Amino acid sequence: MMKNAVECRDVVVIRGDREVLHGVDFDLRAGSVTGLLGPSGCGKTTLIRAIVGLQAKVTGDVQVLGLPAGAAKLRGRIGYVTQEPSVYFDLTVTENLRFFAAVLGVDSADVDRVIDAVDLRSHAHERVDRLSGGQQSRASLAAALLGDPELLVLDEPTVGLDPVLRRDLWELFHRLAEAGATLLVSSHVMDEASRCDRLLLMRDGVLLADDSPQALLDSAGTVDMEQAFLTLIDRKAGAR
Ligand SMILES: Nc1ncnc2c1ncn2[C@@H]1O[C@H](COP(=O)(O)OP(=O)(O)OP(=O)(O)O)[C@@H](O)[C@H]1O
Repeated sequence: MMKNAVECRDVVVIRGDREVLHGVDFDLRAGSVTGLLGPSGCGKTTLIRAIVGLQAKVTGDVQVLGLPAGAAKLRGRIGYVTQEPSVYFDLTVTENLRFFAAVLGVDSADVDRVIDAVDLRSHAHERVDRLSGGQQSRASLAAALLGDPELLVLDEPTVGLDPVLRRDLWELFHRLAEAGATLLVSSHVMDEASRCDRLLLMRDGVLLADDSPQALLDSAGTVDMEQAFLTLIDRKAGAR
């Protein structure tokens, strides 16, 4: 197995007429769950789009599973869940997943596995437009799990979910990582940070930190991730 699933070197992205990522460097270790945290607008989605190969005007180097980001051979090896539901609203959960399985060339038996993985068994035959927001985002996640992708990139997957579902989803993320997948999970909720193996803290298009949750707390001298983030910001400002 390769050591790093993703390697980013000096990644710069221009959106509109502004530079929104200013030279980002990091690796994602294969088989780990990494949190990408930072305030709204700091560039999380832009970085995610660069990794999955959807972002224009990217310079620097983004290697994914040993290939340049966006390479045709990466299709089917990456699962990407956006903040918007990516399933058809006029189909049931099962119909959606059968359709995506056929498109991906995945055995339809996998549909049952992913429905159970996201805990949608009792809604499997309901139309997506009749589901709650949290159920719709879990249906999108189920579609991304089809075929067991090696890299899963999830943009705010726990927004709008109750604490029990959030806990269950984080347990699922770790089970997937133990089975060998690499996960990058963005969030602006700092209390989700402690659930990650590793954290990337971002602000204004720059990575402030790339470390384990405990190492970040230790270096900031606090037990509260929100406070650790603020301490890091103050230190950077002081270092300027
Ligand atoms: N289509 C676009 N054209 C120009 N600028 C954009 C576009 N989309 C986003 N931006 C800008 O790029 C910057 C980074 O946005 P991005 O969506 O990556 O942030 P984010 O951290 O994912 O935010 P959120 O947590 O709110 O989703 C923001 O300043 C935003 O205004």
